[in-house]
Amino acid sequence: MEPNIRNIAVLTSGGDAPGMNACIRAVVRTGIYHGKNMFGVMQGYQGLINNHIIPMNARSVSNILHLGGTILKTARCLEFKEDEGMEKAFKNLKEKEIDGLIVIGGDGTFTGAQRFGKKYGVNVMGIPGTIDNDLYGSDFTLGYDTAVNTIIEAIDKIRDTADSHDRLFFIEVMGRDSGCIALRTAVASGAEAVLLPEKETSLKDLIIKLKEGVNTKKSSSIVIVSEGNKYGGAWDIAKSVKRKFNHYDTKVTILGHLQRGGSPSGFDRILGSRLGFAAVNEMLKGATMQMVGLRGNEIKLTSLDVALHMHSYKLEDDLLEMTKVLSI
Ligand SMILES: Nc1ncnc2c1ncn2[C@@H]1O[C@H](COP(=O)(O)OP(=O)(O)O)[C@@H](O)[C@H]1O
Ligand SMILES: O=P(O)(O)OC[C@H]1O[C@](O)(COP(=O)(O)O)[C@@H](O)[C@@H]1O
Ligand SMILES: [Mg+2]
Repeated sequence: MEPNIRNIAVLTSGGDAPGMNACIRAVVRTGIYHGKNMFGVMQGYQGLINNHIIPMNARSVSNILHLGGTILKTARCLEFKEDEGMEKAFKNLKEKEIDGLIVIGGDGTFTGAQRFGKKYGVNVMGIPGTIDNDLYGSDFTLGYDTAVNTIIEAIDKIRDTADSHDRLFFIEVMGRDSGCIALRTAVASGAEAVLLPEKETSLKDLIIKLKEGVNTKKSSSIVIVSEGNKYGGAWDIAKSVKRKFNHYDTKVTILGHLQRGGSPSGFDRILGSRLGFAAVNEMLKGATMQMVGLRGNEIKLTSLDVALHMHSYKLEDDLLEMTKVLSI
């Protein structure tokens, strides 16, 4: 039986990701199309606790499709992890008679949504929004494609100067404990090596690879280091390599938060629109505690629980193999 949902709130939480605005727009307009009252929660779970919940209409989301960041703002809210914080959040939702909550965010956001939904029986739907691509059940998370493109553009620029000076660059990219960003950007920028949190690459192997480059007359080398790499960040790796292998002038670049900003790619605008549209439609059909995701160009549902606990299988094996072969 379809639930009688009348009032739906949407929030963005955790790290912002390009495409979140396209998604907010889709959620709000799809809800309004179905005759629902729509609300935006400011600053993720912090806004639920602080009762910063605003009514939204079709015009509240005009001209945002192309904007990076999130008009609803976002936060890392520790208070929501505590029972008292959740209780406050529930009271505020209840007072406004909000019976559906759509959260756009990553693994942390989904963990919170799952606990909240279970505890208070609120209908909850998750939309995967994080540049990290660390959720199972969606081939791509919102913002990942834009971030990968932004990083490739930055590395291309570094390659120009690396090549001109015959230098070795260690470039650190984001991804917390997920190497998806590092792997894709390594393939697309022709990096000589990539260090991932999920796979062990010994320093010895890395040095052998770089030596081969010198022997075969490579003028520059680029090593992508994922921030979650077990041997440390780009600075640590650079230091250890330099100690044992001093054939290159070595430099380090930490790309940092520029990776998260910028106008969403066409892919992320479409993905955000599709996921937002689907989340509302599925919620109105009775789905709850589910994530909407893209699998093989189809929108599919995955329970929040499964989405959270299986992401380590996402690295594409062929890409891994390719980074080694195509950089000889
Ligand atoms: N165990 C938890 N219980 C309740 N809320 C949580 C939990 N883990 C994370 N959250 C909430 O989700 C927010 C976003 O999580 P975070 O890990 O920062 O980003 P992301 O959702 O992008 O992975 C946190 O700031 C917190 O409010
Ligand atoms: O902006 P902050 O709070 O320093 O967080 C940095 C982290 O956020 C991210 O950019 C995105 O991660 P989340 O989606 O989990 O928020 C990670 O890649 C990075 O480790
Ligand atoms: Mg996360």
